[in-house]
Amino acid sequence: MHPILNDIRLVTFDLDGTLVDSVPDLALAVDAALAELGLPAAGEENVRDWVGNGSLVLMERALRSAIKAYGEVSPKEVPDGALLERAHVAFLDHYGRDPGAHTRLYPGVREALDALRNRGLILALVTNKPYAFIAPLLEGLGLAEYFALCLGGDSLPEKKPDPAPLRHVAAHFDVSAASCLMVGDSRHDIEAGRAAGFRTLAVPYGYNHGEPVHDSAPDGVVESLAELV
Ligand SMILES: O=C(O)COP(=O)(O)O
Ligand SMILES: [Mg+2]
Repeated sequence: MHPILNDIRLVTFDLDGTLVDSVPDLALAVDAALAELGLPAAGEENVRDWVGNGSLVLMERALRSAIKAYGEVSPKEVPDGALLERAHVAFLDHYGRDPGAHTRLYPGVREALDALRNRGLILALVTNKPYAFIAPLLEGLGLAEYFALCLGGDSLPEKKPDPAPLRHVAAHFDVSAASCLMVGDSRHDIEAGRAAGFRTLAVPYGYNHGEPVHDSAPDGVVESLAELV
């Protein structure tokens, strides 16, 4: 086992960019929503840098970029609220049709979850993705049975980088923060973990707004979750 697991009783995982590469499906839904509004497609490469703050912020970033491509507003300008609402509803509709169609597990994920579970650790999932999409995705990938608790970006009033979802998980299982580990791909995961008093572990292959996740100073970095076990 990786030394970061010493004295750890509960491991909380991020979902997008950590366990699964979900950008192909997210990008299809973003582009379908933009098309409904008569706006140009964003494409996977852009969407990869926009994931991590939940679906509303994802669509806000997509709208900003699409409108900028038309040269109508400055990129800093927040899109009109009604337009954002329409874009978000369209995104949720398209994404919800089959959120796992092109979404794949990263290498080492299943081995790591198996080994951690066999070791008796409590496993939880904290994503900023809307809660409604978690079960269909996990079930499609055969992962649902691993997690004793899942929280989405809309499960509590606060989402990562706020530590509240992680504190909620630790309190739910009555485990001290010092015995908890947060595993994620973005600075939001590392900041939330640190603020909650968890140990933090980063994977460098996910989505972090185009920045190296090392810059967030996690307690450890692994190239693949297989290194954990
Ligand atoms: O912003 C999202 O929807 C994805 O979030 P996650 O990386 O917290 O799973
Ligand atoms: Mg992530």
